Amino acid sequence: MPEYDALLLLSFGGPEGPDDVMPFLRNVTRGRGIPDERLAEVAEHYQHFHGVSPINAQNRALIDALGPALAERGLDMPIYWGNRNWKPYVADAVRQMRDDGVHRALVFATSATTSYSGCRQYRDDLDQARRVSGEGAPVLVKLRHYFDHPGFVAANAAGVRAALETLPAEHRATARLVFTAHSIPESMNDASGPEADGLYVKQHRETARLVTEQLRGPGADFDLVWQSRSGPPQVPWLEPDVNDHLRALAADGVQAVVVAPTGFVSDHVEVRWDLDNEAAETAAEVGVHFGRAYTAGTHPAFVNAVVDLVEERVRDVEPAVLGDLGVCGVDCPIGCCPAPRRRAPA
Ligand SMILES: CC1=C(CCC(=O)O)c2cc3nc(cc4[nH]c(cc5[nH]c(cc1n2)c(C)c5CCC(=O)O)c(CCC(=O)O)c4C)C(CCC(=O)O)=C3C
Ligand SMILES: [Fe+2]
Repeated sequence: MPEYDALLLLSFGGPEGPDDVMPFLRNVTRGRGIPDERLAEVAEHYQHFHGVSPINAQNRALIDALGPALAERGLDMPIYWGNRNWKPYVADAVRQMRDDGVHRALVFATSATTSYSGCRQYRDDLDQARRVSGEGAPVLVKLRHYFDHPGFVAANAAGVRAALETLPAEHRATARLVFTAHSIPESMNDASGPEADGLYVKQHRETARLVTEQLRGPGADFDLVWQSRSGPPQVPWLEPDVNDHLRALAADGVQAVVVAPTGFVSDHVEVRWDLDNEAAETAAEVGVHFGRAYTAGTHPAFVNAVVDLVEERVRDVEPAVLGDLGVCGVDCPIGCCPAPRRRAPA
């Protein structure tokens, strides 16, 4: 087994103050053809948090929890942190690792499933960071996806259980379980996975099924819907949107829902704004009781899951997976989960 001398937490990044918001959004959307109106709308979401995305505090908390959890299993190693879209940038982290004499590092990315955004783009970020760091940059080995890791599933199941408790008692056993993940262009989903067969949707459905099974037994009903769509309206993205779905459920007579954003790893802006405000408001409008499940965050089962992922690579340990889809993200073929076609720069 090769030795690893550090762990890099690789994440999306988010602004840390009002002046960071627009430059951050420009970083995220460079060359993507996201309409200006959409950017202005999203900037406004961030201003509700005084321009500070909760994602950075979430990542710091995860790092703080991971240190002792790794040490407890004899896997202590320094933990670095780098983001795609905001400081601390991954390139700066990798340069620091090189300067500190790190030779081989494992990389934990805050994306449970595969897709261009959740896998290939992170791999490209790592390659680019190594390139700009130059001579002596560490070898970087990305850990697999964890949508089907028992600890990720358990942490999300705990979140749904807690959300059910917030509903009036008579609705807890029957509340509809509605799982959400980030909408992506249909073409990006179609191209996702080693077989380019829509693995993004399949993995999210699998997490939702596994969480539902833990709460209500095998075969129990659940819905999987999408949120936080961007991009020009003429490009098809995954549907239905969570808000449309809540309206449809109300029309069908559903009285209570738990919305569980199992497509995200922590309670960041897309969860706290798009669900706790927008979706909650939609539910109120149509008279449906609404509970929102917390994400995996720093739940001990999830922290331990990350340690398991590290252990899989450091020691010869069989990967822990639930369900039918198996391990994803260890031997990604070159060209797996390709970038969408870019618009020509204006
Ligand atoms: C699959 C996926 C994940 C989950 C997996 C992963 O984590 O990767 C994710 C996470 C996140 N997305 C985030 C924020 C944004 N995503 C945007 C835009 C986009 N997301 C996309 C996909 C995903 N996004 C796509 C296809 C676009 C279109 C442009 C493009 O092709 O890139 C935009 C631009 C404006 C807009 O919303 O239109 C913003 C601001 C934040 C940070 C929240 C915070 O700050 O707290 C997080 C964790
Ligand atoms: Fe996003």
